[in-house]
Amino acid sequence: MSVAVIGAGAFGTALAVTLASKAPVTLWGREIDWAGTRENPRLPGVALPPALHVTDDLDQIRAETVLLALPAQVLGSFLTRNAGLLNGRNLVSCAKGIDLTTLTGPSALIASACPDSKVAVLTGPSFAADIARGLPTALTLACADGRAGHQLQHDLSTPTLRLYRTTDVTGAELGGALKNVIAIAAGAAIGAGYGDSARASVITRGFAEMTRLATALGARPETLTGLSGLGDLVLTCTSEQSRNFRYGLALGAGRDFAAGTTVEGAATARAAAALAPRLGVDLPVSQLVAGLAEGRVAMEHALDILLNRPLKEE
Ligand SMILES: NC(=O)c1ccc[n+]([C@@H]2O[C@H](COP(=O)([O-])OP(=O)(O)OC[C@H]3O[C@@H](n4cnc5c(N)ncnc54)[C@H](O)[C@@H]3O)[C@@H](O)[C@H]2O)c1
Ligand SMILES: O=P(O)(O)OC[C@H](O)CO
Repeated sequence: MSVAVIGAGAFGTALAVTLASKAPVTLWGREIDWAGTRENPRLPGVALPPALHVTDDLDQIRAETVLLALPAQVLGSFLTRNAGLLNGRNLVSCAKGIDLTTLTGPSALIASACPDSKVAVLTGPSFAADIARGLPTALTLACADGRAGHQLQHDLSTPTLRLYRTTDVTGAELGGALKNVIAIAAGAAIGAGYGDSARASVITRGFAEMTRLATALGARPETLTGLSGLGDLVLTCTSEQSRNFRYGLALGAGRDFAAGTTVEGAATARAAAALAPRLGVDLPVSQLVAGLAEGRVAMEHALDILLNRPLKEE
C-alpha cells in the first residue's frame, strides 16, 4: 500500500501523521513555508514524524491511494485542474460538505473528474488534533465497491484510528456534511443564551432533518445513525473544538468570527436550502442557518422563525 494526502490543513496533516506510523506518506500542500520546522501551524504542538514527506510539488504524488483533505468548496476546481494526475488511483474524500456549484457531495465530484478511480469517503467524529495526538478515534470508510472498501479499511486503519466500513457513500458523506450545518445552529442557540435544552432540540430536530435530506438523495437511514451521522453530529454540536460550533456561538452572541477559518457548514446550509424545494423536503434548520450565514436573517428573529412554525407530529 502507498498513500499520499492532498491538503496540508489541519485534517490532512493529522491523517498523514497517523498513517506515517505504518508506512512512508507524502503530504502535498500549496502553502508549506512551515515544512522545515516539521510543525504545521494549523496543527500546533504536533511534531511531524520522519516518515512524513511534505511537498508542494504535485508530481511527487505517486501513491496508489490518495486522500483528498481539501475544503469541500475548493475540491471541484482542484479536481478539474489535476484530473490527469489523479485519475485511476484510489481517491478518498475527507471533505465534509456539499458543493455549492453542483449541489453534489465530494464523491460525485471525484467520480465525474476521475472516472477510472475507485472513490471512497472517510468521515466521522474526529478532531484533527485528537487524531494527530494518537487519541483513540473511530471513523467510517465508505466505498460503493465492497472489495475496494475492505482493502482501504485495512490500509487506512492505524493502531489509534479504527475504521468501520459501509457501501453507503451517499449516507456517509451527507451525514458528515449536514452535521456541520446543525452544529452552527446548536452553537447559535448556546451563543444567544437559549440554553442546553434548546441545543438538545436543535440536535434532535437537526438529526431528523439530516435523515430526511439524505434519504431523499438515496442514503440508507441506518447510515445516519452511525459514526458518520449521529456520531459526528453529537461531537460537533457539543465541543468548542469545532469551528462550525464556534462560528455558531459567534453568530448567536453577535460577535465577529475569525475570517479565513474553514467553516464548511455555512456553504453547505446554502446548498441544502437549494436542494430542499427540488426534493420536496422540509429543512427549517438548514434554511435558517443559510439565512443567518448570508446575513438575510437576524439572530433576534431566528427563534421566532422556528417557534412559529405550525405545530406537528414528531
Ligand atoms: N480539522 C478537523 O478536525 C477535521 C476533521 C474531519 C474532517 N475535516 C474536514 O477536512 C476538510 C479540510 O479541513 P481542515 O480542517 O484541514 O481545514 P484547514 O483550514 O485546516 O486547511 C485547509 C487547507 O486547504 C488549503 N486550501 C484551500 N484552498 C485551496 C486550494 N484552492 N487549493 C489547494 N489547497 C487549498 C489551505 O491552504 C489549507 O492548507 C474539511 O472539509 C473539513 O470539514 C476536518
Ligand atoms: O471543526 P469542525 O467544525 O470542522 O469539525 C471537525 C470535524 O468535522 C469533527 O468531526
